[in-house]
Amino acid sequence: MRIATRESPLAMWQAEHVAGLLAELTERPIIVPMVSSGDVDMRPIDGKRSVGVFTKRIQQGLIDDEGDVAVHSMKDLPTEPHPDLIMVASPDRETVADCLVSPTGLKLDELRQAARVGTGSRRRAAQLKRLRPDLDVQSIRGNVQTRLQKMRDGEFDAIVLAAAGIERLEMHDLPRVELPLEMMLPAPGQGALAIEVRRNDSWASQIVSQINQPRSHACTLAERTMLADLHGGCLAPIAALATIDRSDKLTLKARVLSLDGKVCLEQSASCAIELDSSDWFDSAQELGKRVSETLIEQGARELIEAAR
Ligand SMILES: NCc1[nH]cc(CCC(=O)O)c1CC(=O)O
Repeated sequence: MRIATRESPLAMWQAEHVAGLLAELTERPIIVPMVSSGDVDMRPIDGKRSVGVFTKRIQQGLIDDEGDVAVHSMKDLPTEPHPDLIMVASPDRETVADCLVSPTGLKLDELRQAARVGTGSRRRAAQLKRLRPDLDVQSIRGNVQTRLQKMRDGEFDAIVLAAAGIERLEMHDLPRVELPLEMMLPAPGQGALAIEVRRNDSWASQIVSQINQPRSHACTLAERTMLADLHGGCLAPIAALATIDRSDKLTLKARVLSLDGKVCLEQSASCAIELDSSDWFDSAQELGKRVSETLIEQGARELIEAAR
């Protein structure tokens, strides 16, 4: 079984992690690294050009039969499914939070007045501005290593990175503080993986679906259904996090912001979820829909449109 992945260190870690999970189920999975446009294009993100920058090349690799399994970071995968591929698994989810990374590990309120903070994400930029309107938030691109180098070179006082990436890359010494979820709600799918196979490949589908974790899948499905209903894509300032508590209650919390962070719509809703019956899929989707509908009533579409 050939696992197609980007060749950045984070993507390679993720592919190796999935290879480890699959090794119990199939003979010797092998990893096929590919270069994606998201790794080489350093222009700031914008509308259409940026949709699927990290995932398209890998998906094409499956279509062209260069690999059988595509491993993506869930948050990089567009909500619009590829017609010839199917997402069959979302294994265990890592830490969902974002981290503020700076040379001395400062907290957000310790950054100097008008400090320059790098992030490519409008969701992060808007939430930073909401809390610290004085900050000079600037676009930064490239993989985790490239971004860190730019900060070390003095281009930025701090950058924001997903804790999941830092942990996977085992950068334990990196000076950082976790941003509380209340301050910085993550991107839909953050910290989770999405695994696709060719729609007509029942061999791969049968094997890979065994590493699915309904808990991770249900939470990310609720988040992504909400995102898809808002037509937000991966670029709009939209944040969401779903969790399942011990009494099997699924709760989805979501935010839509203006780019400057001055407007912040927030909604949350819950439903019961039965992970060992097949109903969880519908329950998670319905919850996502419900939250998106209330956000739309509050004016989310207009906010998203204005952020384009
Ligand atoms: N957009 C790039 C990307 N895609 C997934 C991760 C980290 C892992 C994750 O969030 O699941 C990152 C880097 C980051 O946001 O810091």
